[in-house]
Amino acid sequence: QDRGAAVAVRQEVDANGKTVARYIKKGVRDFSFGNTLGEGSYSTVVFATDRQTLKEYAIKILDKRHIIKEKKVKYVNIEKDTLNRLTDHPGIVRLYYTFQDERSLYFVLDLCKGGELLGVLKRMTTFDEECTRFYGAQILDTIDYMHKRGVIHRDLKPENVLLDHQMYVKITDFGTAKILKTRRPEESTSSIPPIDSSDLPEEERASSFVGTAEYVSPELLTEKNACKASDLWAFGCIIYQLLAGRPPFKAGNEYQTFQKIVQLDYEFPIGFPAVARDLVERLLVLEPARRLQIEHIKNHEFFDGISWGAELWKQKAPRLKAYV
Ligand SMILES: C[C@@H](Nc1nc2c(c3cc(-c4cn[nH]c4)ccc13)C(=O)N=C/C2=C\CC1CC1)C(C)(C)C
Repeated sequence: QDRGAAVAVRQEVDANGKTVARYIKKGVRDFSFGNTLGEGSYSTVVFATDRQTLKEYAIKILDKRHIIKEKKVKYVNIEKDTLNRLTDHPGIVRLYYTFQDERSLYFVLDLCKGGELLGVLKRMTTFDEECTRFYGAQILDTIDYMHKRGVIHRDLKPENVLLDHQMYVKITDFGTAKILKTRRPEESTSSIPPIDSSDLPEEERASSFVGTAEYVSPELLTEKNACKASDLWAFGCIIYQLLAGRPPFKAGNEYQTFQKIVQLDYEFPIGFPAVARDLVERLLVLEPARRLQIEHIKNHEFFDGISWGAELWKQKAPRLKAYV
């Protein structure tokens, strides 16, 4: 029986008249399922409505046999642990409950009616600077939150950036995330700047190959190690792609794409905005420790006008316009 958090409590009177709390777990029968929203490699995400509250959710359904056969149990647990750890930020897809039946595992999550950022970008071909600035800022604010909680995403890409009903960013797909070991307690005071994992000893850095070819960082290809700066490499690729309409490193096959990455072989299309170009050039740096860190990115001229923090998640999302 899945020991996921009990989600409701009902007062009941037991045999000898004592009032007891009865913990109720949600199950498949509590939801009515609708269309498939997306297909992952080991999962299907389906629209669902809670029969009691009529609230709408996305439910990720994983076939247990398939996961065991494909040895993906580790990834399922990493995703659940990561989502349970990243619970109070608007830019992270929220996990409400988990339950299972004999065949499947179910993750009940935020419904993101805007779908995948990649789909929106394809329909627009490109984003203009204002849209790139807004979506870049929400993505960066969310990466900052993840990193401060010791989580590296490791597979950031436009497909994993979803949009909710307000067209706000919701980052998802944490199956390949890495949870860094928590720091020794005496170093947890805020006076000491957060350790960037790139200056941690080898064994404290993430160490297993993941990622999608076009967004994989050079250090993952050469040393098999991802660090927080790897997410900022992917961030640089996303900023480039929003304005250019294509990722900076793309070749005929994965191997050729990897070659372009380790050789830093990419160029900017004519007309690519100069300030954005400066930012991308400071992110797509082969040496992780020399890549811009989050505080510097926030202060970069490209993000002039962005008020970081709560305001960023209150203002209206800009109307989507293409960069012409
Ligand atoms: C990237 C992902 N695609 C999607 N994942 C999620 C969606 C989602 C929604 C639409 C959509 C909504 N309206 N129209 C399209 C299209 C694709 C979606 C959602 O609403 N809530 C949570 C999701 C995922 C959370 C889970 C990973 C923890 C893949 C392709 C892997 C299934």
